[in-house]
Amino acid sequence: MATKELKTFTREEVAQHNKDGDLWIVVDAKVYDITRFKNLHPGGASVLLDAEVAGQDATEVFYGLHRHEVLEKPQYQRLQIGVIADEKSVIHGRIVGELSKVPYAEPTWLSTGYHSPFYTDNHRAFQKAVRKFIDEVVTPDARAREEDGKPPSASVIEAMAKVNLHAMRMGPGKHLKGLELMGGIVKPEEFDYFHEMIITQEFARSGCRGYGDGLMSGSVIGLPPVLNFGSDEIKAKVVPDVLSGKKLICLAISEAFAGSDVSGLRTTAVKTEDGKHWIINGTKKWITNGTFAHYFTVGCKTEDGFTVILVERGEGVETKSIKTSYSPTAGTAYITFDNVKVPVENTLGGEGAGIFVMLSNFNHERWVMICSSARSQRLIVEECLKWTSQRNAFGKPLHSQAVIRSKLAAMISRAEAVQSWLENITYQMNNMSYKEQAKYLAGPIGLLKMTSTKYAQLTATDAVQVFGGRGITRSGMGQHIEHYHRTVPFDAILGGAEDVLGDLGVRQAIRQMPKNIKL
Ligand code: HEM
Repeated sequence: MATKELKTFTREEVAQHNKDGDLWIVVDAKVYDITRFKNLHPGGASVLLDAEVAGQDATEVFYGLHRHEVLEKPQYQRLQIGVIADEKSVIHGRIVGELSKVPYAEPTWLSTGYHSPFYTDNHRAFQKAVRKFIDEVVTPDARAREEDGKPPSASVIEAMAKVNLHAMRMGPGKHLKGLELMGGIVKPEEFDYFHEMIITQEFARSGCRGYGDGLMSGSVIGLPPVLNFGSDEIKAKVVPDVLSGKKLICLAISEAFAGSDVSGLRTTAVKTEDGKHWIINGTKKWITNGTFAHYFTVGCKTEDGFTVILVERGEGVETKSIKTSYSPTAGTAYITFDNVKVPVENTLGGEGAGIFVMLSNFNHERWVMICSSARSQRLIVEECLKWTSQRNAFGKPLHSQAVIRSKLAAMISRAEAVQSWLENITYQMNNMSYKEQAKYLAGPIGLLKMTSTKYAQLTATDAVQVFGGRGITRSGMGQHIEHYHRTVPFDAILGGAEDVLGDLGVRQAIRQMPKNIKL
């Protein structure tokens, strides 16, 4: 409201404006003239002419029906004509870059009064910078693109490249050498898995699931095989362009015919007679970022078994959008490869070594998914705590009902349990070699991913019950709940179905059972 001079009124003055042609209300010590807006009000005019609303303080009834951000929209901000004398507005929504003061809305390491053995001052400074960046640059675009279904804006991808966020999302490693990370807050050699977790969790806090995937998550899973198994020439060609956001890559493994069962895949790669090229034929399905990717890391059936090959978009490659339960902004694709000719130098990890190439990134990929799942469910806890405090039912705040508190207890406990286990595993990752991680962490990561996504779905269901009809409504108070409930199954199938991951954890434990210990 900086441009408009605000007048000061008494409550008695406001009360005079209580009729059809002259209608004011007070919300949080701010005076709104809604005379003309009344007829445009999405909730109708009659509710505004109610004797308890017209000319009155409507703060409580307003917050029982609207999110705070309604009043922050320019078209509604304009309705404010003044403030109540000697009173101050106290209510605010999310403040850009700030930590939330709602209990359990932040992990304990970011909550006032708590301590953590895992995070340093550098992690804290880094988190602050990442949150500010995401609140200012990413979230507004995320909300808009989630609605219109277009890919994330080029300006966001460029802004991320400037602070090297694309590179950091690949995790710690040699690819960070010489880069200025987040304006120099963290040195490349000091960047660890907690820094990476911070990035993933801050992105998840935007609450836009499809956009989150659209924002180059294909690269997070599609680039590591190139980074780790590509020839120097391939790396020089592909990696800088992807890390600078100029080109996009995606991982193309699953098919309509088979997903986890790699032996059932039907896309074939056959060598030309001179042995210089692969000819690839087949289809891929549910490929995140596929509709706009420039490169595809493709799992193929070859003479020697399963081989991963880098394919550049070109002749014979067609992608089309698949309508899923989340926004097309993710670029989820059905891909057809028809006689696509690719140089054999594009083979990643050698012929027949595809399984090893894929397995090599599974732990990291699943761990990223857990980071995101843990943070997304915490956002739902925050939404539910706010809603049950500001919504009255039976004359009292919703949280006065024991059944509601019981649901909150379960949601909070799940979010806290998952984050604590995740931090433990992350600490192990920071202190283990790649080989040790593969040996000790595949099982626990599988078990935690299963737990996190099971919990997430329970929390989504509970949240819908707490929000009632609003939990299934795309706009208004329950918009994040509706979105979460609709999109949460994605988390449960990415990186392996829940039961497969749980089973992996148990099989690994059984393999390590000592033979000489009995009951
Ligand atoms: C400056 C004041 C107000 C503005 C700008 C405003 C704006 C809106 C908007 C944008 C919606 C659509 C839903 C949403 O996005 O949340 C809405 C819905 C609604 N509003 Fe208001 N409103 C105002 C005041 C009030 C007041 C004082 C009442 C009191 C009864 C009220 C009652 C409703 C109702 C009943 C709905 C429908 C809610 C639903 O479908 O869940 N509004 N309002």
